[in-house]
Amino acid sequence: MINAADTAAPLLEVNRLTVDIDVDGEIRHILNGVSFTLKAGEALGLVGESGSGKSMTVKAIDRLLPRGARQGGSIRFRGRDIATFKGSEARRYCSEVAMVFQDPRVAINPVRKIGDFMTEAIVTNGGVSRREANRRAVDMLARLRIPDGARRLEQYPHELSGGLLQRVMIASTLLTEPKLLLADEPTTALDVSTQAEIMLILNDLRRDLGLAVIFITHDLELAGAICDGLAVMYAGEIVEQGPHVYEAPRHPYTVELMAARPDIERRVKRLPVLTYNLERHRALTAGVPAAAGEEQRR
Ligand SMILES: Nc1ncnc2c1ncn2[C@@H]1O[C@H](COP(=O)(O)OP(=O)(O)OP(=O)(O)O)[C@@H](O)[C@H]1O
Repeated sequence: MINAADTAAPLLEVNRLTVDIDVDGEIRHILNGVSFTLKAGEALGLVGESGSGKSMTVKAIDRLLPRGARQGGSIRFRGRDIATFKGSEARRYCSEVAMVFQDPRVAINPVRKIGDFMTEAIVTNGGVSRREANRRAVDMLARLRIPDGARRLEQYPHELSGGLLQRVMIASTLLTEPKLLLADEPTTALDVSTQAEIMLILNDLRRDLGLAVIFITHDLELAGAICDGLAVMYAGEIVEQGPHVYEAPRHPYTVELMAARPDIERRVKRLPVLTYNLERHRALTAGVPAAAGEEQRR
């Protein structure tokens, strides 16, 4: 559990979650008793090797399990079992929990304008006028450090770079004012510098908006740097979790995972990129020019 000393009620409680899937008559145990809690505004990094069950865990939270999957245990949101949500409660839950996917180009309709895509949910389900929806979209784009939002709303996805499009996706997700963001490797498809920038922006937003976030990532450094705690998954179970996992891993699997990180030379090379982005990001936030030399490093 994260911040066990803190007594605020959890926003999300995942308790002994199991998921079994029938594959050609053979039952596969995908999740074997996953438990963790998350409070409003907290960020949890869900890490572990490929196939360990990270995506399946967030799919269960998002009520998007594959057909034929059987779920056990419970997932509680604000103290209530999400399996009991029906009708308007289910719709409310859908708008309070949002997912950001790995590759924005897979999740966006290529023939629709960015503005139509971004505002659809709040116009159709939220009863917001198109004019007001466009205003909110431009505001949200600005929060994601995308200037000239009105022009962006008129563009099509192919006119935007991958990094810009992922920021548009995040902005669009946040328009429904979710309380929990599920980010399944949101920057994997992007280059390292854009990855760091997006993660920093997301991290600032979660503080500003009091958003709880589950980051699925293979990047232990980034997760360790921005999350309140890590949960390490192996073969459908969480083998270790807490606020000090990154600095002081105890489980042999976590120790192995840490040892398998990119070699030290690569990490040291990467540090200036992170520092650079942090400086640039702070400068942008404060509305002053970025540090000298930035252009050379771009
Ligand atoms: N629809 C499905 N039917 C059967 N098995 C599945 C299905 N989807 C996923 N699995 C299996 O469930 C296990 C967990 O998959 P999951 O996608 O959650 O892993 P992951 O930790 O997110 O991996 P990655 O980092 O590669 O995304 C894997 O063994 C995967 O093969």
